[in-house]
Amino acid sequence: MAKVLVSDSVDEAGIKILSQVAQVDIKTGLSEDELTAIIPEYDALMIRSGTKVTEKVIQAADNLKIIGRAGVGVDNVHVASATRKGIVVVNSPEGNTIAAAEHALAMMLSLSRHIPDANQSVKGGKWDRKSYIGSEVYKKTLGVVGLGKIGSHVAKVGKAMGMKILAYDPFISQERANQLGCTLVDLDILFSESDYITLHIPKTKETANLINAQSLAKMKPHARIINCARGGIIDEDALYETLKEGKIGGAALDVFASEPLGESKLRELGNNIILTPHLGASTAEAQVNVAIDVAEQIRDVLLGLPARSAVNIPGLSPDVMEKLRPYMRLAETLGNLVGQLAGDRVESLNVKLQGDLADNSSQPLVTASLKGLLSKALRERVNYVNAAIEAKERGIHLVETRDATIKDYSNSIYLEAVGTKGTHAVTGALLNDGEIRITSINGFPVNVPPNAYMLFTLHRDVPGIIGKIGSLLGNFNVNIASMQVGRKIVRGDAVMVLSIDDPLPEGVLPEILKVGGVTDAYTVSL
Ligand SMILES: NC(=O)c1ccc[n+]([C@@H]2O[C@H](COP(=O)([O-])OP(=O)(O)OC[C@H]3O[C@@H](n4cnc5c(N)ncnc54)[C@H](O)[C@@H]3O)[C@@H](O)[C@H]2O)c1
Ligand SMILES: O=C(O)[C@H](O)COP(=O)(O)O
Repeated sequence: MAKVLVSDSVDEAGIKILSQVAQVDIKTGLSEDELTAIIPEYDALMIRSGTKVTEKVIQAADNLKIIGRAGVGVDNVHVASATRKGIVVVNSPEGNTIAAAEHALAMMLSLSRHIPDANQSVKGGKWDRKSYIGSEVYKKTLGVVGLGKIGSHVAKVGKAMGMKILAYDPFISQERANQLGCTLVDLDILFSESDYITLHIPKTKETANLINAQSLAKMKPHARIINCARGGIIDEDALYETLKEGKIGGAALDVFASEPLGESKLRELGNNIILTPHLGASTAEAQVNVAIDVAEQIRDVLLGLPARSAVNIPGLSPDVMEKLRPYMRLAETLGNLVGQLAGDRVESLNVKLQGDLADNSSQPLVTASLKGLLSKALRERVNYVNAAIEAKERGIHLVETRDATIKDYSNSIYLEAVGTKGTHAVTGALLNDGEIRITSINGFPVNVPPNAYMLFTLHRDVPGIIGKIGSLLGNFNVNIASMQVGRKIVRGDAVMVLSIDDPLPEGVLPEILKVGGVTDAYTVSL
C-alpha cells in the first residue's frame, strides 16, 4: 500500500480521502534533517506553508511521486528540484481565495477602526472612547497590487463598500480591470494616490522587496498598507523605520520574511501596526476546501491518474485527458521505438501530430514521445514531469509540427529521431478498439502491433531474403510470432518487421547482417 506523509496540520476531510488509498502518517513539526531521514519511505507528501521541502529533502525522496500543498503558495517547495526528480507538485489554487481576501479586508477595517487596540483597552478595564476615533473606508481609494484571484475579490468587496479601486498588475488586461471596476495604474501612482494599499502578488525574484523605503515614502501620510500575500515583498526594516517615524498611517501584516516571526522590531511598534500569524487561509471552510482539493489530487496521482492543479506539468481538463489518454500510450510507444532505432545519443526528435491531434491541447503527446524516447536510458526515472527537462539537458533538439490535413487512420503520430544509428522515422495510430498500430517505419508502410521483442531489417526486395532470415532464426531456436514486409516499389528497398517470442539471442544480429541484400537490422523491445 502507498504511504503518505502529512507534515503540517490539515483538515480531517483530506486525511479521510488519503486513507482510502494509502497508509497515512501524520508527523508535524519535523526539522529538515528529520524529514530528510524519513522521506524515502513515502510515495506522497502533503504540506501547508510550515514544511520547507528543500533541495536536500527532495534529493532523498527516492519514492516520492507527488507533493501536495494544501493551499496556494508553493514557495516553500523547491519546485525545480522536484521537477528534475520527476515529482509532481500540486496545490489548491482557489480553495482559500475567499479566506485570504476576507482576512485582508478584516485587516483594512481593523486598521481604520482600531479594533485590536480598542479591544485591548476594554479588556484592560478602560472605557476610552476618545482615543479610537476611526476613519471610514467609504469613498476612500484602495490600491490593489496584484489583481489575481484574491486581489479581484478584495477589489469587488472594496467597490461594494463604496471605495475607488486602483490596481497595479502588469499581467492583467484592461478588459478584466474594467469588469472589476478598477483603474489600472502604475505602481508609483497607486502608492501616491491610495488611502489603503493591499498586496496580493506572489513572492518572486521580481517582487522581493518590491515595497521598499522609496515606495513607502510615496504613500500619503495617513495611508495604510496591508500584506496578506507573502513575507519579503515588503522590506520589513524600511517599514519599521517608516512606521516608527510616523510617516504613514499604519500597516497590517499576516506574513513575514521569516516565519514563524522570531525576534522582530515590528513587535515593538505601537497601535499603528497589526500583526497576525499567517492566518489568511485559516478559516474552517478554506481548510476543508484545500484539504479535499489536494488529497483528491494525491489520491489520483497514486492511482496513476493526472492531477488537475499541477504547478510543474500542464494541468488538463478531464475531457481533454479522456481524449488524449490512449494517444499518450501511442506517443510513448513510438518514442521508445524510434529511440531504439536511432541508437544512443539522440540529437533531435521531430514530433508531428496529425489529423485531429494537430491542435494545441495535444501538447502532452509531445512530452509522452520524449518520455518514450528517454525510457531506454532513464528507465523509470523519466516521467511526464521531467521528460522535457531531461531531454533539454541531454541537448535533444525538439521540433514540433502539426498537420491537420493528414487523415490516414484519422489521427496519427509521426516521430523522426537522429542518433548514432542515423535518422529513423516511425508513424503510429490507434485502431477503433484502441489497439496501437505501427503504420510506417522509415517511410515504408506496415501495419503491426508493438510487441515486447521485435526485429526490424532493412533490405533489398529480392527473392530469398525472407526465407534466409526465417531459417537463420529457426537455427537459433527463435520463434516468430508474426512477420510483415513493407515496401514502396517492387524490388526496391523494403523493411521487414518480425515479432518474436523471446529476446534475440546474442550473435544472431551479426549473422542477419551477413545475409546478402540486408542493409541493416535492429532489435527492439517495447
Ligand atoms: N496569507 C495567507 O494565508 C494567504 C492565503 C492564500 C494566498 N496567499 C498568497 O496571496 C498571493 C496571491 O494569491 P492569488 O491566489 O490571488 O494568486 P493569483 O496567481 O491568482 O494572483 C496573483 C496576481 O499577481 C500578479 N502579479 C505577479 N507578479 C506581479 C508583479 N510583479 N507585480 C504586480 N502583479 C503581479 C499576477 O498577474 C496575478 O494576477 C500569493 O502570494 C499567495 O501565496 C496568502
Ligand atoms: O499560500 C497559501 O495558501 C497561504 O499562505 C496559506 O498558508 P497555510 O496553508 O500555511 O495557512
